[in-house]
Amino acid sequence: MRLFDDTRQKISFFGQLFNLEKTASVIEDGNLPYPLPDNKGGGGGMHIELKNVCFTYPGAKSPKKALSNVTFTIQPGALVVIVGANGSGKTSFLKLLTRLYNPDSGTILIDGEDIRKYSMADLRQTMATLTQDHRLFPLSISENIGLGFSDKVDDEEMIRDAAAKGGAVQLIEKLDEKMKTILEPRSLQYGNHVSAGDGTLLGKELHALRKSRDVSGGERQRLVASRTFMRFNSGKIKLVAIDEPSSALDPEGELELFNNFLAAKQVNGCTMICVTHRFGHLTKHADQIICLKDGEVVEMGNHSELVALGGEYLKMYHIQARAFESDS
Ligand SMILES: Nc1ncnc2c1ncn2[C@@H]1O[C@H](COP(=O)(O)OP(=O)(O)OP(=O)(O)O)[C@@H](O)[C@H]1O
Repeated sequence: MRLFDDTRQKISFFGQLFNLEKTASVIEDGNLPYPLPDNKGGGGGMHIELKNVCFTYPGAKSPKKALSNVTFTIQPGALVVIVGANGSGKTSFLKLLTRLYNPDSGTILIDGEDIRKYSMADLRQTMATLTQDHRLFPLSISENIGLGFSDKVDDEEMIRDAAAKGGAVQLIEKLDEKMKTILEPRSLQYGNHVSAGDGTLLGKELHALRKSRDVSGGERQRLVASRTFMRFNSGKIKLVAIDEPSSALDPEGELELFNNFLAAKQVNGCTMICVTHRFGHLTKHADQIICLKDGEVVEMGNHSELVALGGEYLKMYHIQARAFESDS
């Protein structure tokens, strides 16, 4: 038995798996198309409004809310940086926005409509996300990047451009088979999906996997970032959401990555939300900084406004700016 007859089938299989990771089964889908035909309030970017949003994880051991009465508005095309200590609710906000969960109470409006009304597939097609989940598949490097926009998985030039923006060119050049290098499945979360039912690896898959390669944590981040850049080619992206993507990158690599995202945002006009602990270089560009503490918004404004407040943000800014300097 062959699991995959051709590359196209393989891409389709892993493409579905790639999208599956974003799907939580308990979330009810909506049927409103997104973007709305009149794109009201949207422009090139997504308009996001949270009104008194409260959220606790299903089955959470602590009664403490992950988000508590969170209210703010993000304008289309804005660059927003979310800051806050560990456990303050930054990632939880992104999980609600990508519809992995529903709020317990309160409302999230996207371009003026309740997020729950929209078709999830439509909504997610307009989002490019880069999270701490650096998932790769036992495919070639080229295919792993191409999955970001699977219609163009054969477009070498587009993939090379995405790899450049994700900072992956050097690591690819190091490999004998460059873009065609098959990634090592044993260390990949979905490696078992290329096994046949009897547990053996067959035919072409086996041959390819014998020649496969693993990559380091930082290299993995660069490849996943390249896949996110590939998504921009769909022309549908209205929101890019980045959640602490650069923990294994050196400061130079991190700065380059953010600059490339900023450049893509500028061309595309999308809204950009960044969650990061190392935000010194980002906040000067930010239209809005949202400072969370224990699930609540404690401060909001641009960098100079929050510095002038002399509160929570300023305290964190000094701490992490020092850490960032000592890294470099
Ligand atoms: N899957 C989960 N189940 C139960 N509780 C969770 C889960 N994920 C997060 N929490 C809790 O929700 C709260 C907010 O967590 P969240 O991950 O949003 O914080 P964060 O600001 O992103 O933190 P970090 O900076 O450490 O990534 C924390 O109290 C956390 O312990």
